[in-house]
Parts: sequence; C-alpha cells; structure tokens
Amino acid sequence: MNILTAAQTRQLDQATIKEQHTTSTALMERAATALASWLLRHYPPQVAGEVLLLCGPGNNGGDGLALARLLFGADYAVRLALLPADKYSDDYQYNHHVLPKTIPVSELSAGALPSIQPGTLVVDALFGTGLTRPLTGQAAAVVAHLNESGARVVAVDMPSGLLADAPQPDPAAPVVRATHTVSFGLPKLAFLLPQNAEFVGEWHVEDIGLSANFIAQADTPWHLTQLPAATPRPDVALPRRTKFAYKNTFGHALLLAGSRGKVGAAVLAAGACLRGGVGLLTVAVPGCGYDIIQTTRPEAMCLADAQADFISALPATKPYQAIGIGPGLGQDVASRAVLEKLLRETQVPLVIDADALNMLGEHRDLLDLLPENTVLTPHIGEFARLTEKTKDDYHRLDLLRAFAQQHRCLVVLKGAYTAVAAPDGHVYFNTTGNPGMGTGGSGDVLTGLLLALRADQRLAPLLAVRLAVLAHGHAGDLAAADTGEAGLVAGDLVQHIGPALRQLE
Ligand SMILES: NC(=O)C1=CN([C@@H]2O[C@H](COP(=O)(O)OP(=O)(O)OC[C@H]3O[C@@H](n4cnc5c(N)ncnc54)[C@H](OP(=O)(O)O)[C@@H]3O)[C@@H](O)[C@H]2O)[C@@H](O)CC1
Ligand SMILES: Nc1ncnc2c1ncn2[C@@H]1O[C@H](COP(=O)(O)OP(=O)(O)O)[C@@H](O)[C@H]1O
Ligand SMILES: [K+]
Repeated sequence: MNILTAAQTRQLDQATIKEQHTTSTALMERAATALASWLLRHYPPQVAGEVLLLCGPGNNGGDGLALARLLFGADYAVRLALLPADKYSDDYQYNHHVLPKTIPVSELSAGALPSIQPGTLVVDALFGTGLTRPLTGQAAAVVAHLNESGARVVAVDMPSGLLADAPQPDPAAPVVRATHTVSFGLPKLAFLLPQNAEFVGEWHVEDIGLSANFIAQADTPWHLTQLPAATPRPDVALPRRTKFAYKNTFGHALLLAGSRGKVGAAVLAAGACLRGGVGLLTVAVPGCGYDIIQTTRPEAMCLADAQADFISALPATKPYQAIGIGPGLGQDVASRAVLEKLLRETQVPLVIDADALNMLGEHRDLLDLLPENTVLTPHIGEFARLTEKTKDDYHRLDLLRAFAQQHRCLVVLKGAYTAVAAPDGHVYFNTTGNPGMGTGGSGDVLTGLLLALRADQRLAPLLAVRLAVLAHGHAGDLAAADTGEAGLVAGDLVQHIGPALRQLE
C-alpha cells in the first residue's frame, strides 16, 4: 500500500469527494463517526469520564466539533475548548453551528487555559495535516499545558504540531504527546519513524472510505508491506508450491557464517534458511563449527574451513543460486579477503549481514563491487558505518534511498518498521514484528530467511526481500503470542517461520 506525502493527503479528500459525488461535510461526518466508534471501543463512557475536546480552526477542529456532538449523543460527558482564529474552515463553521447548545464551550487563550486533571481524557483536534509552520503563541501555550497535565490524549489524525512527512523546522516548538493517534485511511510517514514515537504514541488507522484509486495511483516513494489479510489489495504474496515442483525450483544456497564463540549465529541463520523453504543448503563454517552444524542442522551440508576459529577460504561458488555471508563471521583479515573474493568473482545473488557489513563500512571501495540486487541488512548502527552519521530519521531515509540507488542494491534497514530500499529509490516499510525481537540472533534469523527466498527461483529480488522481512516479523508475532515479548528468543522465530510463510500464500 502507498503512503502519501503531506501534499497528497491534502488532495485525497478532494479526490474522494469528486469520485464519490459526496461533500466535504459528509466526509467529515464519516471521520467523526469513525473516531466516535474508536472511542466507544477503547474508552467507553464509564471508562472515559468527562472528555475534553480541544479544537483548532481548520478541518481537524471541525472533526473535533462533529465528534463532540456524536459523543454527547452516545452519553459521554463532554466539554469543548476552542482556539480562537481570524478565520475558520467552512466545515468547522457548520459543525459549530449544529453543536447541541447544552455542551459547555470555552475559548482557549494563553491567559485562561482549561484545568486538566491528570488522567482526563483529552481529544487533540487542534491541527492535523494542514499545519504549515511550527506552533507559536497561544497554540504553543495550549499544547505545552496539555503535555504537562498528565492527561490521556487521543490525537485526531496527527498529534498537533507534528508534520506528516518532514522533520520539525523548529525543534523547540511544542508537539502534542499523544497516548493514541487515530488517523484516517492510511498512516502518515511520520508515524513510522522512531524520533516521532514520543508524540504519536500508539497509532491506529480507521477506514473512512477514502478514494482507494487515488491512494493506489499516487506517485510516492513510500510504501507499506502488510500481511495479505490486513489489506483489501495485497501486493505481496508467496506463490504456492506446484505439485511437480522440485528442490531445484527452490534453489541451493550457501551460507558463510560463524567464528569461534559465534557459531550459534550460523546455526540460527541455517535453521531460518531451511525453514524458509530452500531446496538445498550448504553451510561453510570455521573448523570449530563443523560438528555443531552437522548435529544441530542435519538437513544442511557442511563445509569446514581449514582454520579452526574463522573462515579463511571461499568455497567454489558455482553450484549456488544465492550466497549469504556475515552472521557471526568476525572481522579477521582472512575473512575480509573471503568477502572481497566473493564480491570480485561472483554474480550470484548475495545477502550481506553483520560483520560483513562492518567490513564494507571500513573498506568502502568494496561497495563498488556489489553485484546488482545484492541485499544488505544493516541495523541503524551498521548503516551509519556504511554511510555517515545522520541528523535525524528523515535524513537517514534520504541516505537510504541514495545508497540503494547508487549501489543498485536492496537495503534492509532493520528496526521497528524495517525499511526496505530498492534500487529505484522506493522504500517499503514493514508492518509486522514486535519489541520482543530485540534479542540477540533475531538478525541472523532474518539473514537465513532472506537467503532462502533469494535462492527461490520463482521470486523477483524485491518481492523476495519484502516477503522475507514480512514473514520474519510475523514469525516474531506468532512466537510472542506463545512466549510473551520478554520470553522470546531468536530460536523461537525459526520455529514460527513455517506457519508465518503459510499465511503469506
Ligand atoms: N484528508 C482527508 O481526507 C480528511 C481530512 N479530515 C481532517 O482535516 C484535517 C486537515 O484539515 P485542514 O486542511 O483544514 O488543516 P488543519 O490541520 O485543521 O489546520 C489548518 C488550520 O490551521 C491553521 N494553521 C496551520 N498551521 C498553524 C500554526 N502553526 N499555528 C496556527 N495556525 C496554524 C491554518 O491557518 P493558516 O495556515 O491559513 O494560517 C488553518 O486555519 C485532517 O488532519 C483531518 O483531521 C477529515 O475531516 C476528513 C477526511
Ligand atoms: N521493536 C521491534 N519491532 C519489530 N521488529 C524489531 C523490533 N526490534 C527489533 N526488531 C527486529 O529484530 C531484528 C534484530 O536484528 P539485529 O539488530 O541485527 O539483531 P542481532 O544482531 O542481535 O541479530 C531486526 O530484523 C529488527 O527489525
Ligand atoms: K490533531
């Protein structure tokens, strides 16, 4: 699914109105109805207590006014505080006009801020996607007051003061710190970036029937990868295995991994590759890893390096459809020479992770040798070593796109919303996974799974990578349902890859 830019989000309501022969007032009513239904589910009247709605002068405030009317009709105790302005949007004015007269309304001013007890449920309908500049003056005073109050805050569409797709021009200007943000139709880019988590809180998307055609046709570099069941228009799916499929269809993969003390990384990646459906797997490990791989992963073939503690020689690469290198590899100069030889000699699809990435970061001339569509899987720290220290998350996205374009590779920037950058500069944010996956070895599992899907002869490179990242996170979610997030270990991810992949078919 596409994620729209801020400008496209502003065009979306006009496109919907035109396409569906409806009115902006009716669209606002849909938005308010969706918000009311969300509140009824999450904060029913007896849990909510009195709800304070803070409304700005535009359509975000209009949503707040319409919501106040609907909540009042659903037996909530509501009061409104309105931000004065020189002009108000038409739909704001309409919803102000039809507000039941019994709802208490006050005017917000820096000198007379409403009292907000800790725990009060506050709806932030001050500003949404129409924000054009950092908050100052009265609006800033209201937001600062709200943030200090200890209220539970539900932000309408956006936390007020936050921009939808760009960094804050003035980091000192206040932004609402919401507990929940309830957005319409699709999430904003801002929700997916760690730097905004303190403002956005937990985000939710409510369907209000916005134009699916406009969303699908929008020219944007940003996209989401979702489980097929989570979206009406799935754009990634794993093809079923046909009756007469043979192991060659699913490829023979080579994994170069492990060093003394880190053979476990090779075991995890090998397990994930096997569970990922590879046809054949050969694992190359240092001598100390031979018995370990043969015992823990009898399904895999094993090549033991002449060196006991690290990999010092590149096996013949001819038989393989994909090669993975990096998990637990260590950074011995001999292993670096293996990486360099691999890059110079092969055009086989590669997956490069962990220490192999750090070697590339230290010897950036090697980046010029990357075969097209190589998959790199850095976390934020490893990405900084490959590029430069970043100013903020938006700057990191710029670097990510530029890097993938320059080196014609696929970069999997790992995190809560793992971002896959393609050689054409498009970025796909993953939507599965949980904080339980912040545990040693989770990344090794991803590398093994990526290797399996890159070896699968049926899958184009980008599809293979998006599917692997989606399945990895989904395996994490299935595992956490059994173990809880704290109890989750990387081996649990391997166990859940099979069921996760089945749900992507
Ligand atoms: N998209 C959709 O499909 C749907 C959208 N809907 C809703 O519409 C919302 C967008 O509404 P919107 O465009 O009226 O903008 P909004 O955020 O209310 O702010 C504009 C007002 O704020 C003002 N202003 C701006 N910056 C300011 C500042 N720093 N400090 C002070 N003032 C500032 C600005 O004035 P100006 O810049 O002209 O001075 C203007 O008066 C969207 O978030 C969603 O809630 C749903 O109802 C239906 C479906
Ligand atoms: N909060 C989170 N939500 C979703 N996925 C997460 C979260 N934290 C970590 N992950 C995932 O877990 C994996 C961790 O990989 P990595 O940082 O390389 O760990 P390690 O080096 O220990 O294997 C990545 O795929 C990342 O996306
Ligand atoms: K808001």
